Amino acid sequence: MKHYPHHLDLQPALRAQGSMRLPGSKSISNRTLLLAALAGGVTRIHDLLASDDTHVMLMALQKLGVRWEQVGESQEYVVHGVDGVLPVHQADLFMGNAGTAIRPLTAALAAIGGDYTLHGVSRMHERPIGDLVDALNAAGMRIEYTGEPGFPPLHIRRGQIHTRRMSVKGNVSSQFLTALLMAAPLMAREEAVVIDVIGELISKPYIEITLNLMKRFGVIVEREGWQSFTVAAGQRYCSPGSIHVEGDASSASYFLAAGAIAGGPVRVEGVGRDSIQGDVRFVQALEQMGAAVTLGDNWIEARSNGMLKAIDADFNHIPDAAMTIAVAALYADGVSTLRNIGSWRVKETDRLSAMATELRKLGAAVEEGDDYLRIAPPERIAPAAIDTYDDHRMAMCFSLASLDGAARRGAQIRIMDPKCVAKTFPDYFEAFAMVTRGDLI
Ligand SMILES: O=C(O)C1=C[C@@H](OP(=O)(O)O)[C@@H](O)[C@H](O)C1
Ligand SMILES: C=C(OP(=O)(O)O)C(=O)O
Repeated sequence: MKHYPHHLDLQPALRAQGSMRLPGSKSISNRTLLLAALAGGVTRIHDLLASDDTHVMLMALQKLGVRWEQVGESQEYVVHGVDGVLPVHQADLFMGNAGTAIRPLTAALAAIGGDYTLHGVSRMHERPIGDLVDALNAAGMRIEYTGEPGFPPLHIRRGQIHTRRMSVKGNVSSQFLTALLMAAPLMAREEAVVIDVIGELISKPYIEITLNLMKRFGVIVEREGWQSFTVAAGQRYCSPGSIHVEGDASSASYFLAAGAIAGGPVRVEGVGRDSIQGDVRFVQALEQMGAAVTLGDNWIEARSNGMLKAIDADFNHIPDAAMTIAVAALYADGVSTLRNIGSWRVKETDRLSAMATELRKLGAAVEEGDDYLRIAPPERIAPAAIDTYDDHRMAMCFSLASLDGAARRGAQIRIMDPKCVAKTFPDYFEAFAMVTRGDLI
């Protein structure tokens, strides 16, 4: 168990420079674990993310009777797939605050059938899951709420599927569609499963990750744009043998932003131009802000090009990495607007409100809309103690405010409760120190 202090003081840093190796992608790790568990055959997973969210998935799979082994102390795991038949029919599963665990597992367990309860930390019980439960129950599954309707905890029982045409709303979280897609082959033994998306779908690139990984495990999804997805009858997941998890593109955003703000070059290793993660498109936003970015096969590098320019853009496709832009906006030459980020309100915390509150502590003038933020940078960044709301991304992105940029100086930043980074990046502050060390004032 890693030890974290109650708070962490980051001294202003003149320059960010160097390279770092990224931890594995959370989105790819948790999808791969579940698909490997459901598949026929044994899967060797390389560079799995080690963090709270993957721990939750690994422990849940273990409780469900899925055998897996870690190879020594490494991040290589061997998962023995159950070919769609879970050995354990009754389990109580702790899901922490991992959306990528509870949503896909709910759909898979409902489709397989059994007696399962799923619950998490208190914030998890405030994060919506009703659209997914509605879609599954309408098809004949039996999922009940044991607390507030529309939210975990959930009790899943054995249902009886009576229609394989399902519909799901896409405007709250794309993870609901991801969950149905991943569970679809379990329900398509004799008949195709069709999933229609009702209304607007948010966070679309995450669906590409889902489809890509399902394909690696042998299941092809036919689609009509973002409206309708079909899994033909008789497809089963089968192990690809071994699979490598790319570095996390959302985690990369903090280091690339550091390079763009404070000299650089900063290089992240483990993700590159052919990444399947939508969050690599974060670099386009950095470029729009005037940073110089180079993409290699398995690395990305960012450096400053003078003062950052303000940005006004739609960030619906990269909701996680967009938080990094909000803090980078402190260093821009004018007012920035981040649009179409309403989903921030139902994540680890209400991120629109938390971001506005903490940016104001640093001296920024912030307008918080229903689904947008407008950020006017301060003349000077003010030293502040940043509350992190048990949100890893709040802790990680606010570390950037300690950097000196071309336009303005970073301030002394106190990060409260830094242990929240363990959700996706337990060693974040060590890695951040590596690219800023030696330049402390
Ligand atoms: O499918 C995924 O891996 C994710 C989808 C996104 O959530 P929403 O679809 O709820 O925006 C993202 O914010 C989350 O961190 C990971
Ligand atoms: C929204 C996030 O997580 P989750 O997978 O729990 O939705 C996130 O990591 O920013």
